[in-house]
Amino acid sequence: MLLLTTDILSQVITPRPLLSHKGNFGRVLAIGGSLNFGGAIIMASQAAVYAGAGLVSCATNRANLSALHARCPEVMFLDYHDQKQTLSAIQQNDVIIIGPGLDLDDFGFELLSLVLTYAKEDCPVIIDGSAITLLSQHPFLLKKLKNKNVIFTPHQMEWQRLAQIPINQQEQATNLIARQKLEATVVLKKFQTEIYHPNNQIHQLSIGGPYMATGGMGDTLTGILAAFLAQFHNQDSIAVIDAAVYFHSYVARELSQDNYVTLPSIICQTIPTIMRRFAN
Ligand SMILES: NC(=O)C1=CN([C@@H]2O[C@H](COP(=O)(O)OP(=O)(O)OC[C@H]3O[C@@H](n4cnc5c(N)ncnc54)[C@H](O)[C@@H]3O)[C@@H](O)[C@H]2O)[C@@H](O)CC1
Ligand SMILES: Nc1ncnc2c1ncn2[C@@H]1O[C@H](COP(=O)(O)OP(=O)(O)O)[C@@H](O)[C@H]1O
Ligand SMILES: [Mg+2]
Repeated sequence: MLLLTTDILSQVITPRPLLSHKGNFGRVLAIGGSLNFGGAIIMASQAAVYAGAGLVSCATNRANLSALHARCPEVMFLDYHDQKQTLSAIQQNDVIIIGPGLDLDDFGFELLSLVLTYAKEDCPVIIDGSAITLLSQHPFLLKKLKNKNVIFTPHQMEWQRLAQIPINQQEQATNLIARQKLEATVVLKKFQTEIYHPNNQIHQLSIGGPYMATGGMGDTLTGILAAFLAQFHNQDSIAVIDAAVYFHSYVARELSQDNYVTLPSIICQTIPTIMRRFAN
């Protein structure tokens, strides 16, 4: 097991070439945000913009449109009930997030199946939140993961549902077996988050703390993870995933010096400044 340090941030967050344009920094599609949970996909989308993705689209309930653009006009909207638009977005983007605030009904199931069927083989698909819960309720969908590039980002209760391992039995050896069966990367979010990579390496955070225990914190991680995978696409994906997960807790820890809780929205605003610090 490897304990990550800030070295991974200096390694991955590199200065940008002068000759570049937004297309060089990747396109992220975030799918989710039912009527009650619009904030989740807005936080994920905004974090993807602030963490450096070239273009970010948000496929969500149209009820979220004005809130999304009031919050973050950089994000492009598409109506996730428009299957034609959503399908073409799934095929055209470089990294997909599905799950933050996704509907836990037949419609959410349909969207998840669409992503698992049509996402390109080399397109990282970050499966989070309600998409993990949906997969646990429809395990036959797991066979669609074959030959896909999937990264699960469960908290311990979502992992219990997906891997069928009770929270108090989520030891590294059992988690490793479950990851192998899923043939995916697993970011198990908790105190001292663990990252289970496809080569069966386990990397762990020694940073992060209870000041992060606010709704939206995991949604925000998906946006950072997607943006890092989209823009640092020429780097080893293990290092890029490690850097994104470490960076998310690193920003929170910085803010925790003066804040009792480090809110996802404030973390998001702070992302560009901290990235600059490491890009020398
Ligand atoms: N502002 C928003 O729109 C928010 C939307 N969210 C979305 O809400 C949906 C449900 O996600 P939730 O995680 O809230 O609900 P879940 O039902 O998936 O899991 C949370 C439940 O699990 C229990 N639990 C026990 N041990 C836990 C552990 N170690 N870590 C986490 N939970 C533990 C909690 O007490 C809680 O009852 C997801 O799609 C998520 O993205 C949440 O991210 C919260 C904020
Ligand atoms: N006590 C803690 N110590 C360290 N990290 C924590 C702690 N509590 C929560 N977190 C972090 O906060 C995030 C919570 O994710 P999640 O539960 O999915 O949030 P969301 O409400 O956005 O779904 C994870 O990254 C987790 O590691
Ligand atoms: Mg979550």
